[in-house]
Amino acid sequence: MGSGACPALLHLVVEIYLRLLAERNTSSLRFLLTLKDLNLLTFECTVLNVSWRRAIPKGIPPLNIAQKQTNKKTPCQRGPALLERYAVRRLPFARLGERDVAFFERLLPGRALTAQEEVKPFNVDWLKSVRGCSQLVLKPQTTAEVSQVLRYCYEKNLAVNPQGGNTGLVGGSVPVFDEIILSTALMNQVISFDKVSGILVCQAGCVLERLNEYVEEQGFIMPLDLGAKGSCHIGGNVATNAGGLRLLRYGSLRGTVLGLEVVLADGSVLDCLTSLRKDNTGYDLKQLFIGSEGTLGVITAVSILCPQKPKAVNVAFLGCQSFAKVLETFTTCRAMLGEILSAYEFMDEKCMELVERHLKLSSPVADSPFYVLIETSGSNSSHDEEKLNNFLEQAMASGLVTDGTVATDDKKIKRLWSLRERITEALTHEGYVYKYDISLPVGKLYDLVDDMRARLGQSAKNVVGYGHLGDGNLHLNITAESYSHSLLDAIEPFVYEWTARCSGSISAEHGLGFKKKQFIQYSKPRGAVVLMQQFKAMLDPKGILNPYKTLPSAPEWGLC
Ligand SMILES: O=C(O)CC[C@@H](O)C(=O)O
Ligand SMILES: [Zn+2]
Repeated sequence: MGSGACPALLHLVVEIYLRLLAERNTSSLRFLLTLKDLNLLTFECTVLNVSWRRAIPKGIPPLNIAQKQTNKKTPCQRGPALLERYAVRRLPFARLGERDVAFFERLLPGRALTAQEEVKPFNVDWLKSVRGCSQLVLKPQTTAEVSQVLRYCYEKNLAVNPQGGNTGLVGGSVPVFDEIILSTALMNQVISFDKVSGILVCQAGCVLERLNEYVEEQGFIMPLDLGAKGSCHIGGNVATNAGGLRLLRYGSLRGTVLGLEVVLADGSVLDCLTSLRKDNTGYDLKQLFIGSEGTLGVITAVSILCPQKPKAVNVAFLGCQSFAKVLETFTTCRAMLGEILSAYEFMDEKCMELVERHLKLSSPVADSPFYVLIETSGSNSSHDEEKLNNFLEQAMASGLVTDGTVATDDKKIKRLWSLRERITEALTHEGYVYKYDISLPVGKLYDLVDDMRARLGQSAKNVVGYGHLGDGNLHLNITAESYSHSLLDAIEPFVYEWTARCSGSISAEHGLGFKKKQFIQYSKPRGAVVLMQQFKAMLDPKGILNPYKTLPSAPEWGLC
């Protein structure tokens, strides 16, 4: 053992011992197991049910000591830090037993995964920032199978983590403890497509990009598009009410989803899978499930309205000298492009620097403090090009824009879009990323980035701002070499207080998941949260569906 490792190991031993003592739940067997394999730390500690915040004495480093010792970045080092931060305890669900596994193996032959290597990727989120310790992944193919799984889990009080493409950014799609993972990966069939109305009905596990290709062949497109389209599932998109890059033009899923089929916690099937544009018969129940992040039911099928594939698409990529100019360019382009405007995205110079450095993409325009991506979608290319050119002439002449390029062919359009779409990916190369997805009055969008940058100074590596300016949605991302409590303390609750002062939303499109649920009060009044708790209690009385997510768990929130 190298000389540097001894104090680190000692700290680890002391820390775990103190935690176990604090819990009065000492098990020497578990203790030894934990020490044997540092990578299993998350698993062991979460199973032990430790209330970390209470147990960690000041001055003793948290579990990222494992990182220091192995000098290797593993996802598990971040799990305990989050559990500590949110003081989450395992709820008294049943633990998975051999009989349960045998039941699921009979129900889903070859589709009940228990081998550690097979289960592992389902336990970790895409960002590798949270990790659960589920021992079972179920892959049903039909609604009837989902229903049987949930009926059994409900009866046996087994917690369930519904999972789509696992591309979420708030820790909502992976288990926190040992919840059974219910994956929609094999529910990937198109049920019907009506070429006259453009209404698509499909199973929840269809991958967004595959669906887009499917409807494109028939002259339509999906009403939403996002960077994760190659992996995300439509059911997951609906469950999180994903926004994405086309929202400015086609609106949110709350408008384009026409019907849903949902399996409730007790296994009963709620068939609201209608394909009607208009239906005012009673309450619109599907809205409850859109954006509920799998906490109220498991979405098994979706009916969705697809717009016509535009005949002409253009993309302009422009450089602006200030954020004020980005805003003025937006006002001008809205006025001049009107109905053909389909996206207005922005990014700052730091984002460009990172996509250039890490992804080897090159900027098509001269260095600028801000960049804007404008997309037009219409039915007449010469009409659209004329409008776009008039707008660009005016924007250049009035100094709103200092440099720019326009693309009309598919290949170049994709290249320009990837500069914006792949920022998330570029940021992951920088170390640990603190992510904030904020809705604000559009004029104030970048003030938060400036204020945060000034506040954090040298303690952060990068503070960047980009996002869906046309929707008033900022993605504020902060990076550091590794996760640190003190940096998080400098960011939160400052970022939420700042947002609340402007009557913004602390989650514009990513949901609350595990990481943001404790902050819901910054965007919703107490009465609204209590009503949400009541809906949850009514639809899922045992709380087995995606526990520890979306709704705050502290007792002061009443029902929980
Ligand atoms: O990584 C993020 O913070 C944003 C991801 C996504 O919503 C985007 O718009 O690119
Ligand atoms: Zn986004």
